[in-house]
Amino acid sequence: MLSVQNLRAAYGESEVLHGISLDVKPAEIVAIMGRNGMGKTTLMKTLMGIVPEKGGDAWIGDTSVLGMKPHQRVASGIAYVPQGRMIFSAMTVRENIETGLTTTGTKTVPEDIYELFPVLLEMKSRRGGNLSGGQQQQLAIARALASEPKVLLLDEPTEGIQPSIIREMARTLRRIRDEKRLTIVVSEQVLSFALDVADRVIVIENGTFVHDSPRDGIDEARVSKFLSV
Ligand SMILES: Nc1ncnc2c1ncn2[C@@H]1O[C@H](COP(=O)(O)OP(=O)(O)OP(=O)(O)O)[C@@H](O)[C@H]1O
Repeated sequence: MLSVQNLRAAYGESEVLHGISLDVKPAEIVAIMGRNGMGKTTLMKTLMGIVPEKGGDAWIGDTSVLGMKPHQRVASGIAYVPQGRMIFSAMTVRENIETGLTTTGTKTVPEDIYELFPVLLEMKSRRGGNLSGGQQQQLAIARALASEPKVLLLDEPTEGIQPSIIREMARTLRRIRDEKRLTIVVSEQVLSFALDVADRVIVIENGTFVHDSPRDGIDEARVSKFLSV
């Protein structure tokens, strides 16, 4: 469903992604793990067209998104929950979710989004800025789902979130995958969350994938070592 071939990206003269290749199947969840500054956010931003690709290609199903603007990529079926959530603080919960509807042509928030996140239904009329960190993360995911994506990218969704809420988030993401057959790529530094949520774990170091393992049978010690060095 998501196919990335030899993707490269740079900030000015400094290349940060050195030829990333990745295939993620429909309804598969992949966690991309790596320490700060290894290139996780740059990979997501490049897939969304926020950072221009310097080489390579990326496909959503049969569509190459190469050279597309971010909104065209969203229309092609890829959605993004950025690091730090980036919800609109002054807008209500409902209005925040509605900003995700622009590519679908519908005006009202689909019921199933509130079924996944009942707390957002309760808080529909509250301002986004008044929600807790965990609730804001749910809101950011709900907004991304409103564009009816085939592929969902989440950049460090556990950052600044309490452990009990992190476990619930893993359950919710797996439920979304099961119900919507969504392909999910999540960048992470927390190994326990990655092991809870993902079918496959990949480690990125200095803009290159250095380890790729199915969740079952993963060498946890080896992955931890990559994250702690
Ligand atoms: N706007 C930018 N301009 C120049 N260099 C940047 C920019 N954004 C990131 N970088 C550099 O690119 C490299 C990869 O950064 P990136 O943010 O993708 O890492 P990350 O793995 O997501 O880290 P974090 O966990 O801190 O978000 C780092 O060396 C970083 O300093």
